[in-house]
Amino acid sequence: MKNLLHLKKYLFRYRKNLVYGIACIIFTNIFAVLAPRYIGAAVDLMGESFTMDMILRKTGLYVLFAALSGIFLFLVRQNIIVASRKIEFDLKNDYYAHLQTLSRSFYNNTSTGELISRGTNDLNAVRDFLGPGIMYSINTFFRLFFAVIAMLLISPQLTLFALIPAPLLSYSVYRIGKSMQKKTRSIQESYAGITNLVQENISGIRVIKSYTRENEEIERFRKLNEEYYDKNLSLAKLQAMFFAFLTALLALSLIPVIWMGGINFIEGTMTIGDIAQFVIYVSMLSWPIISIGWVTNIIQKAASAQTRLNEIFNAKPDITDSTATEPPKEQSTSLLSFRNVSFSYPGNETHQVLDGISFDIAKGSKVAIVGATGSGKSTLVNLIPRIYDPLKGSILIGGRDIRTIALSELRSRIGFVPQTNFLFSETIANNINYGNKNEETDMVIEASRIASLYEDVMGFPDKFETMLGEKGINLSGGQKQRTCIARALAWKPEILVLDDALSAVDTSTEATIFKALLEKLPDTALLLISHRISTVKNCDTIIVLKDGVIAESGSHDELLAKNSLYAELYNQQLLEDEISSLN
Ligand SMILES: Nc1ncnc2c1ncn2[C@@H]1O[C@H](COP(=O)(O)OP(=O)(O)OP(=O)(O)O)[C@@H](O)[C@H]1O
Repeated sequence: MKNLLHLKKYLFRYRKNLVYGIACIIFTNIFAVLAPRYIGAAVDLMGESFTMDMILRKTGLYVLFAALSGIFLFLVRQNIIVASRKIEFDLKNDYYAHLQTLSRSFYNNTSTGELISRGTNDLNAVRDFLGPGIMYSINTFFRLFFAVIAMLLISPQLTLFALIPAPLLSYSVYRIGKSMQKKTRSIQESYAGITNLVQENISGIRVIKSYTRENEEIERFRKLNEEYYDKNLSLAKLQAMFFAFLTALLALSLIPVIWMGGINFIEGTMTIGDIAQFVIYVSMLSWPIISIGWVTNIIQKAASAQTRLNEIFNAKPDITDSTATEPPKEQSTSLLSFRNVSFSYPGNETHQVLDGISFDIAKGSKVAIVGATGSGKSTLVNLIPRIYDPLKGSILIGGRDIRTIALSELRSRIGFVPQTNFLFSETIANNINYGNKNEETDMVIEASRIASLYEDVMGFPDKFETMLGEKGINLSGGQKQRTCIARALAWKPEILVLDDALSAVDTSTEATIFKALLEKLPDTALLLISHRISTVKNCDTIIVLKDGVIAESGSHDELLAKNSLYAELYNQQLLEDEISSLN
C-alpha cells in the first residue's frame, strides 16, 4: 500500500480539483438524502384528504432536490474524474520520459512487452484508483453518513434491520471481485504474451518467410489467442453470475425492511410514507455498500500496479550525467585516448570483455579496429559515447575524462553508426536530419552525398521526402546502412564511429564512401570497425583486438611486416577473394 504514496505529489498537484470534488460529494449527498423525504410526505398525503396541488408541490420539491443532487454529482465527476485523467496524463509522460533516461543495461534485462504492459494496464489500474476509487470511497462515506442519520431519525430499530445484510453484501463483492481481479491479471499476462509474439513476428517477418515458418507462427499465435479467448470467456461468465447474484442480494436486503416496517405500521409507530422513504434509502445505500468491496479491490489492484510502476520509476540510469566542468586531466594532443580500460558486462563480471586497452587517436586520423568476432570491438566503441562506463581505466576526449563531460555535449561530438541499424517510419530527410533540431536541407544533401546515398534517393519518386516503412523496410540493406551513416554525418561529428556499418555495401561503394570521408571530413577522427581488409588497409592506424586485448597495432604495412595476426587475416581474405573470383 505504501507504494501508492508515490502518487501523493500528483494528488497535491491537483488538490484544487480534489477539494472541489469532495465539497461537491458532500452537497450531492445532502440533496440526495433530503429528496426522499418529499416522496414519504407525498405518500402520507395520499392517506389523508389531499389535492393534486399538494401532491405536485411535494413531488416538485423531490424533483428539485434530485436535480440539485444530480448537478453536484456532475461536478464531482468533473473534478475528481478529470483530476484522475490529468494525473494519468502526467504519469504517462513521466513514465515515458523516465524510460528515455534509462541506460542500455536496463533494456538488456527488460522486455518491450513488459514495459508496454506496465505503461498501459498498470497505469490504467492506478487511474481507476485515482478516479472512481477515490470518488466512490468518499461518496460511500458521506452517503452512509447522511442516509443513516436520516434513517435513524425515522426509526433506529428499522435502520438496524436495514443494515444487517450490508456486511454480507460488501464481503461478497470483495470476494467475487478478488476472483475477477485474478482472472483479469491472467488475461493481461496473456495479452502481454500476444503483444510480444506479434511484435517479434512482425519485426522478424523476413526471417519467418525465408525459413517458411508462417504456418508454425500462425499456429503459435492461434494457441495464445485461444488461451486469451478462454480466459476472457471465463471472466465474462463470472461477471454474468456476479450481477445476477448482486440483484438477488439487493432484493433480499429489502425483505427485513418491509417485514419490520409492516409490523411497525400495524402497531401505528410508522406511516406508509416512512416505509416508502426507508425503501428509497435502502436502495440508495445499496451501491455505496457494494462499492466498499469494489473499491477495496481497486485499491489492492492499484497498489500492486503501482509497485510494478515504481520498479521502473526507481530504476536509476547506470550512466549518470555530469554537471562538473573539471579541467582536462592531462595536457593532450590527442582527441581521443583510452587509458588502461577494462570492461565486463553487468551481470557477467567473470567474463572480462576488454582488458587494459590503451591507445590515442589524433584529430582527423582514421583508425580501424579489426579482430575475430566476439573479440570486443563493438564493446570498445560503445564505451566512447558512454553507452556503458569502463570498470577500470578512463577514456579522455581532449584530455578530459568523458565522465566529467555532460552527456549531451559528449554525444554531440560523436557520430555513431551501430552494427544493427535503426530507421524511423519517417521521410528519408527527417531520418538523416534526426539529430539536428533545425532543418538544414544542404546538410542533408551533403551528408547523403558523402554516404553515397544521394543518387539512390534521387531515383525514388519522392526523393528525400520518400516515407520509410517500419525500420526502413522499403530500403535495401546497403541503403539503410548508408542512410544511417548520412544521419551520423549530418551531426557534424568530431569523432565518427562506424561499427561494421558498411557490411551490406559492396567493396567499390565502400571505397567511394571512405574516399569521400577523407576528402570532405579531414578533421573528423574516424573509428572504423570492419571485417574488410580492402578498406581497413587505407587507415592510418589499425588496432587488432584479440580476446579483449590489443594484440598489435600500426599501419597496414607495419602490421604486414610483423607477419602476425593482421597478416594472417589479410592473407586469409586474399585467399577468399581469389577463390570467389574463380567461381
Ligand atoms: N549486452 C551484452 N551483455 C553481455 N555480454 C555481451 C553483450 N554484448 C556483447 N557481449 C559479449 O561481449 C563479447 C564481445 O562482444 P562484441 O559485440 O564487443 O564483439 P565484436 O568483436 O564486436 O563481435 P562482432 O565482430 O561479432 O560484432 C562477446 O563475448 C559477447 O558475447
